[in-house]
Amino acid sequence: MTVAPEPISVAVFGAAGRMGEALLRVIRDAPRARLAAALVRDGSPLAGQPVPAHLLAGGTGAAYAAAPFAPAQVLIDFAGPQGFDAALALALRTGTALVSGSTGLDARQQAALAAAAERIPVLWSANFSLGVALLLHLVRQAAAALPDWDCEIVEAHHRHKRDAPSGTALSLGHAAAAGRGVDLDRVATTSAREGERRDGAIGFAVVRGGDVVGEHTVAFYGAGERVELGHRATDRDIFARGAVRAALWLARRSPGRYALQDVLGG
Ligand SMILES: NC(=O)C1=CN([C@@H]2O[C@H](COP(=O)(O)OP(=O)(O)OC[C@H]3O[C@@H](n4cnc5c(N)ncnc54)[C@H](OP(=O)(O)O)[C@@H]3O)[C@@H](O)[C@H]2O)C=CC1
Ligand SMILES: O=C(O)C1=N[C@H](C(=O)O)C[C@H](O)C1
Repeated sequence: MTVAPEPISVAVFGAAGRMGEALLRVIRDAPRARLAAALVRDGSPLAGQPVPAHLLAGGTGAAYAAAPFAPAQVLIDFAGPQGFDAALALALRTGTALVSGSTGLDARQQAALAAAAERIPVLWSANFSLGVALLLHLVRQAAAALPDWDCEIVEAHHRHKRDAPSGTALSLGHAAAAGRGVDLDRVATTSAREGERRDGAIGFAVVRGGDVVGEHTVAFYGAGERVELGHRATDRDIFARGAVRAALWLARRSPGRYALQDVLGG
């Protein structure tokens, strides 16, 4: 007789947000995962309120909670840059593996994430969809194959998004720069540029409106022709599914810094 393994306990940080809700839905439907805590900010009026029953597996109940939280094997953070410091501190204090999809992190926060990897398993990605994981490879290849073509990255998101350009657009920019063997910080430019386009520049343009889930286009402009590579997300659950898959994988790892590619390839 084979015994099914115990589900992995997962806590969600930023549980009442757009992504938080998608994560609870995905955890509800994942046989290998069990919700350990639905965490909201300290002082949130939601703390202590029941999580809506439709976001929970049948027969289970849970209330939103502020940290400290019941032990979990992995913490998933989608609280954005405003909540990221608290999520990281909580993971470190409790020795919990951390998956983070928070974008718009500043240099200090990125350095803190890197340092945390010496003590806990850490996996951050600007985009947890399978499609964008593939797009990153394609963009790197195209940028290498078309070194003299003008590369422009255009992203569109819903009107509530705070950071710009999106984390995904920046990751795509890094992929294009890596394909050309250059440092993105030296060649990045925005649509607000003045004067003629610089040779070798990688441009970013941003659109915000309505309820767009997430769209990214990377265009390479040559003389008389253009190559466009892109991705359109129409459902936030794709990000949540990728993050939960990464969490189940990360829960069993040693301390260190991991990437979504490690999960998909391993
Ligand atoms: N990597 C990926 O695949 C994806 C990444 N994202 C990123 O995820 C982040 C969140 O996006 P989204 O869900 O749309 O944003 P929301 O604003 O809907 O959700 C963020 C949630 O985090 C909570 N929060 C903020 N600060 C804290 C804190 N200190 N402690 C606990 N909770 C806190 C907010 O609570 P309150 O309302 O009380 O402030 C809110 O409920 C963004 O950075 C976004 O770019 C989004 C989609 C996919
Ligand atoms: O804020 C969002 O919604 C999204 N943010 C991520 C980003 O900044 O790239 C990923 C996705 O595009 C949705």
